[in-house]
Order: sequence, then structure tokens, then C-alpha cells
Amino acid sequence: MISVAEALEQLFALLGPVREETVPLEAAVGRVLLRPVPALRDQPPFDSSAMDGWAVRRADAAPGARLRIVGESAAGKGFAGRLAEGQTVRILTGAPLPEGADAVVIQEEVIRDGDHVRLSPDAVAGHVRLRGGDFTAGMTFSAPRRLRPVEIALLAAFGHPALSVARRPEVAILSTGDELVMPGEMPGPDQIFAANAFGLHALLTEAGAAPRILPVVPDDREALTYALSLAEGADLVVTIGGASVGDHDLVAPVAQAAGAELSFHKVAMRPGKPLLAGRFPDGRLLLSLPGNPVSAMVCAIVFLRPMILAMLGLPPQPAPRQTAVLGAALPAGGPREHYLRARLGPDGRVIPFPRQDSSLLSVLAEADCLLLQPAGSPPLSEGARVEILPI
Ligand SMILES: Nc1nc2c(c(=O)[nH]1)N[C@H]1C(S)=C(S)[C@@H](COP(=O)(O)OP(=O)(O)OC[C@H]3O[C@@H](n4cnc5c(N)ncnc54)[C@H](O)[C@@H]3O)O[C@H]1N2
Ligand code: MOO
Repeated sequence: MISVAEALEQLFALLGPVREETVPLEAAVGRVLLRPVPALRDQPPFDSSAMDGWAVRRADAAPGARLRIVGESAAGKGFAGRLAEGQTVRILTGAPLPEGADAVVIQEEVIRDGDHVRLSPDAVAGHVRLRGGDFTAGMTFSAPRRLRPVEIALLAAFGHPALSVARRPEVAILSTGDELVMPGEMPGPDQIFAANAFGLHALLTEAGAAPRILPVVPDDREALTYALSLAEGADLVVTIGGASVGDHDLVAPVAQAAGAELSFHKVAMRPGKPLLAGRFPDGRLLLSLPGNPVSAMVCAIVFLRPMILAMLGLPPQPAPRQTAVLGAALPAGGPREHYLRARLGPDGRVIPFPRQDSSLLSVLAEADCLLLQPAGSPPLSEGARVEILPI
């Protein structure tokens, strides 16, 4: 059995180069930008007005001054001439400052009188946005990073209609087991619903992958061999169940018979021990999760999500952890790193649920974090500092 950290390293080592595609801005939210993007021009591209008012020469703008109106500068249609001494131009927000002008007086601080304006005694000349004040041509937006709406707005302002992002990894999800039927189907007396496929589909979608759920595979060598071949075209095949040592646990032998080279089988974690990973001869990766629903979801949080993020070109790193204060004493840990289902209170104290069996989805669904107890940990008393993994 290898440690969680070693298993994660081996998973990262299995990954091939990140694959790229170009998508229009409208399809870029949530995608991972792979390369730094330069601004194509200065923003604003000219000195411009921040307010609706009157463009002036600062030297002319003494309180009470009377200036002659010689034209208008609107956003998208600037004033063609040059402002001479004693003159002003009507200007609107975002419009280019006319040549010769270096300030704006807002319209509330001016009284119009025919083709003249008089500045009020408290008029303040200013309100100019200088060229390049937001960004300058050539300035780069760094990558890799996952794009948020605010960043897409910036890249649109840079002038790019489309961006080079990581292709969504295609993930085939394969539930194995004679006992499984899909939600909505009629289960037999010995059957249950294939819950894990949907939890994983959701987690994968959130992480940025393109998952698809394949039909449930019975505990049968031939059927599993065929199902694995159906997952052709996927970057990653995730199987659920049949990973352990029972008479019907066929994933490891069938994957190997199909030519898969296994990186590891069994990890020193609880839940999640029978985890298995490898690669098929055609390059598809295989991650086989234990069938117990909590085990499958915990393994997905600890291994599958970091793997997908790395496949998207983000730095390969474990799921982020935080520290918290233990809110209830814990007995000594076993030989496997334990990921206890727990809740973090507003006081920063984390309390594990009393029932930790790996079949209990109802407990997992109430949890907001996994409390990590290292392998071989001594008993921990209330108030000890512990690591948690928010979920
Ligand atoms: N003698 C031993 N028995 C077991 C060991 C062991 O080391 N020695 N390990 C145990 C551990 S730990 C786990 S975890 C389980 C995992 O075994 P499998 O991956 O082979 O899972 P299955 O036996 O197929 O299923 C276990 C459990 O989960 C339910 N299941 C399976 N798939 C789904 C699904 N898609 N959605 C919902 N529930 C699912 C299945 O019905 C079983 O109840 O093995 C222990 N045994
Ligand atoms: O590894 Mo199992 O997941 O403890 O139930």
C-alpha cells in the first residue's frame, strides 16, 4: 500500500500534455486559460472624460470664468478641432478630450448662457482619464488560470474575440455491479441505485471536465471488457466498484487483461483503500474507485479533482487544506490516513460525525469538510490543531 501523497504523485506522473482549443469569449467562462494574453492597445486609447460636462484648458478654468462653446465631443465621435484660449467644448463621459484641452468641468458646476458657459465659483477642473490608465498595449494577463466573468470582460477589452484554453478532459464513468440500477428504474429486491455515478458526474462537471455516464456493467468479465472498450475516445475512464478483493471484484484483472499497466492498487487511506490507477495501451487513463459511496466520493475529492485540474493545465497539487481546532477528542488513528466526515462550526472548531461507515451518504451530505487524521496518529484531545479539507 502506498501513501496518499505517493498515489497523487503517481497520478500526476501518468498525465500527458495538456490539450488546447480555441473558444470564443462567450464560451470561455470557467475554462482554463493556458497562455498569457497581451492587451492589443491602450485603454482608454486616448485621454478621455470621466463625466458629462465641458472640456477646458485648466489655465482658463478659474471660478467664474466665461468660455465660448466651439463644439462637442461625444463617445465614439470626438471633436475634430483644437481648443484655443477662452474656448470650451461640450464633452460626454468616455469621449476623447479635444486637443488643447486638459481638464473637464462637470455640467452641474456651469451655467449655460447661449453660446457661452460661465463656471460657478466652486467649479473644479479635472475628471480626465489618462490614456492607458486602465492598461497599456502589450501588458499581459497571466496564465494558467480559470476564467471568471470579470476576467473575460478584461480580455474582451484587450481586444481578443477568442481565447486558447485547455480542452475539457473527456471522462467516461462506469459503474460496475449486478446490484445497481439507475435512479428512475425499478430496482429488484437485491438492488440499489447507482448513486456514485451521479456524484462523480457532478464533481467532474464542476471541476471543468466533460463527463459521460455509461450504462451499468454487471459483474461479468466479458461485459466489463466490452464496457472498457466502449469508453474509447475518453481521456480518462473512471470505474466505480469491483476494485477490492471479493469474488466479483473484476476491475483490476480485466483492465490488466485489456493491456492496462497499473501504477498502483491500494492506498493507505480510509475510506478509499482499494483505489487503483493505470494507463491503457491507447493512452487512456484508468482510475478505479471503490464502490462504497463515501469511499468513491472521498477518493474523487482527494485524487480525481486534483487530477482533472492538472489535466486542465493548472498546477498539479493536492486538494487545498486548512487548519482548524478539534472540537471533540479523537481516538488513536489506524495504519491508514483517515478522512473523517465532519462539520466546521462558526467558532472554527471541527466536529467529526459519530458514524463514519463508508456506506453513509446521508452523513457525507451533511458534512462540510473532511477532517484528516494522519496514519499512526496518537489520540487527539479537544483543542488540538488539525487539518481539514473543505468539501
Ligand atoms: N475482505 C475484504 N473485503 C473488503 C475489503 C478488503 O480489504 N478485504 N475492502 C473493503 C473496502 S475498504 C471497500 S471500500 C470496499 C470496496 O470494494 P469494491 O470497490 O470492490 O466495491 P463493491 O464491492 O463493488 O461495492 C461496495 C459497496 O458499494 C456499493 N456500490 C458499488 N457501486 C456503487 C455505485 N455506483 N453507487 C452506489 N453504491 C455502489 C455496493 O453495492 C457495495 O455495497 O470493499 C470492502 N471489502
Ligand atoms: O477503503 Mo473502504 O473505502 O474504507 O470502505
